[in-house]
Amino acid sequence: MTPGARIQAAAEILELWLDGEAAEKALTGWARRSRFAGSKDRAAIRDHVFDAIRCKRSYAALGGALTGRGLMIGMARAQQLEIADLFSGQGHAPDPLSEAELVSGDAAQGAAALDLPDWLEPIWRDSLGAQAEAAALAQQTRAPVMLRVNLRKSDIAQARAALSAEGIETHPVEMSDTALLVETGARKVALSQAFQTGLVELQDGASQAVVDALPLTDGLRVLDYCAGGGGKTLAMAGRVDARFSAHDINEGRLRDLPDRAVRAGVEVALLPAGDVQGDFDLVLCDAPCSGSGSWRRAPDGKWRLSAAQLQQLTEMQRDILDQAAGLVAANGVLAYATCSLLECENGDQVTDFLKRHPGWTETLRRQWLPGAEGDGFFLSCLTGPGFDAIKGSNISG
Ligand SMILES: C[S@@+](CC[C@H](N)C(=O)[O-])C[C@H]1O[C@@H](n2cnc3c(N)ncnc32)[C@H](O)[C@@H]1O
Repeated sequence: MTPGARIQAAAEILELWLDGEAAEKALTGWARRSRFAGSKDRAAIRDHVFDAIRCKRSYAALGGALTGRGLMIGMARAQQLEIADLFSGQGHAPDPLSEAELVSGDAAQGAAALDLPDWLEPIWRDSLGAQAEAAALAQQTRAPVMLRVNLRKSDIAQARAALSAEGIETHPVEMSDTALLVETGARKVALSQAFQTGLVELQDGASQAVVDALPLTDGLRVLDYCAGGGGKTLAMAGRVDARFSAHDINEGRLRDLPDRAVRAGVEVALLPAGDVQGDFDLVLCDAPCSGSGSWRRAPDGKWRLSAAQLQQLTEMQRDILDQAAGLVAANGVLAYATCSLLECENGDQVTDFLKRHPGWTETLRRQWLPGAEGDGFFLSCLTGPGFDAIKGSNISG
């Protein structure tokens, strides 16, 4: 496909997305109908589509219309592409710009320039203060591809060498001592031997940093209460010899965890949904949230989130914290994490929890903003009234 034909395909997929179809579904449907497209075409079209979703408002303003075509014109202007070459009308390329389109389009202002929904902008600003604009602008960019080195099977140097032998170049980052940023060969990772044999997993740098900050030691009974695909369970198990249990209200989300655990060389017990009992030394609640810290990876979420859904999420988070608190041993730790940047899902949840649970204390709080090495994340560690004061230590901001 020519670069122009890829733009035309992306514009058509974006029309479906604007009509309410999920981006992944629209992309898959297009690929099925377009067997002529090669893997490089599909990858380029995917990049155009996701760039446009991340920057929906600013591209629509620059392109002069909130349509698939308008978004592609906006993208071409924002990325300073050769519009006349791309919109040539030749072959399968889009038609040349009309007189009206040639003079349409302005730089976005206000919330549109930050690619935030209007209703969210004040909440975003209140939550992030001086960092609000930088955090929003970071969500307009593509996320880095990051790997976690499985310390049970490898170390950074070995893993880098194994990946490099398969054409995947990486470099270590500061955010976590298990994290590698993929420089080249990202599309080869999933089929590489290094991945298939469990030397590395795909995992964002901030997710790894959250696990690094947990009070993990050998022998602990650890419960990943909202385990999902088990990314954090496996990251914890890569660090220490503890007894790991994973739970999720949606058991289907745990489906891949047994195979992933085998590949990683670790043991994880799966607990039945909604029926967890026992005392755990560490209960991690990586709670369902707006995902606002990782919207550059899943930008659909930014536009689909509503104020009512945000309210529902905060109620869910409160209930999860209350349920999980009952599973923490007297000397144990409740770790609350979200990939959100919004205070109502983070600090406010902790404040409200401490009000509802007298005797509990916050022993650690960290906030990561989206950046070159990882997504936005929040972590708070809480201990109950029976906690041995010697164990609780620093609160870092
Ligand atoms: C942010 S995801 C977890 C991601 C996972 N920890 C990882 O690193 O891959 C949140 C998970 O919480 C689960 N969940 C939602 N409500 C829950 C509840 N009341 N109890 C336990 N899990 C819940 C969801 O099904 C979802 O899988």
